[in-house]
Amino acid sequence: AERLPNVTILATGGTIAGTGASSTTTVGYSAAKLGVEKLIASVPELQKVANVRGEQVFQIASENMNNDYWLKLAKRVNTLLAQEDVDGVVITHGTDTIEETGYFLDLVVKSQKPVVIVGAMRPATALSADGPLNLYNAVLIAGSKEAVGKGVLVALNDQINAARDVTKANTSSPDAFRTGELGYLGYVQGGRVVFYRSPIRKHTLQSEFDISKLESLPQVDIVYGYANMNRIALDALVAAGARGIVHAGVGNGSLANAVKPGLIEARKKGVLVVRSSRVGQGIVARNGEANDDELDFVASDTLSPQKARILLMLALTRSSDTKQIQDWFYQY
Ligand SMILES: NC(=O)C[C@H](N)C(=O)O
Repeated sequence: AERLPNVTILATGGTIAGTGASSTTTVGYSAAKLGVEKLIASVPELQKVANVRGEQVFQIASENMNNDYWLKLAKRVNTLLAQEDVDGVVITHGTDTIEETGYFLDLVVKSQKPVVIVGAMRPATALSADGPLNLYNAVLIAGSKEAVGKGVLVALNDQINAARDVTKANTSSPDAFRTGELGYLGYVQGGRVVFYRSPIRKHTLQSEFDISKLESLPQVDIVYGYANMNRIALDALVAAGARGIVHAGVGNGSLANAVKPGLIEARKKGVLVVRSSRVGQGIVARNGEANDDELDFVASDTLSPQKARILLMLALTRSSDTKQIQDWFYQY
């Protein structure tokens, strides 16, 4: 018989580890309460499909995710995946920022082995809690040959998504995650892990970003576009020392006349400016709504503002050249 895969579950908190006052509490519960051993014990079926080990890396609601937690988590994932006795890693995580942690890891994990991030929309104490089956499916994916080399995966509700492209698209439904027009990579159904496509943007082993020697990441912030927008927040962020600004513009990354001079001034001070869009689908075109060549700005391609922020932080650890950084936005 084939041996069971060795899967390490790294727990970080979130609603999957949340508890509520009663079985009908699906809002107003407390996230990040149950430890990793409790999560594993709640799904005895795991023992039949993998040799699972658990580690509590930290215990937070994922709205509190930050760069320091990311560096700690990524280093731990890389250490584990370098071990011969680890076949894959599952990370339990809050859903609010699961897509950001996923993309960060997609850019800095140095292994082909599966990394699957999983969460839940309902706390562990709720009727029809989605965490246990989501965790079971995540362990199946992490132990599968099919998931090798696919980059970091975000898996909930039987759907498998590429970390680069997925976004939370519903505040509370268990069917909360969407990759939009680019589509899911696959499904888990009845214990079968099935893929239909593979991400082709650079990730994990092909990535040139390396956090192994980093203790911090450069400050990059986001300004959000809307009618009647002003430059107050932008100026405050630049004054506070931002090295990069992601502009989450309306439409195809358009810049309001009230804001554009602020971005130009920021760039002249050395701040890297990335034009992204609040729309959520489609490419932000270079030299479209703004002349990026002239302004020395970068266009975000299809990355959402929160994902563009991550790539820009990592890019700034290696370069401050706009052309190089634009190239990376086309490659990752
Ligand atoms: N469903 C969840 O996990 C939401 C929670 N606020 C978190 O991200 O930790």
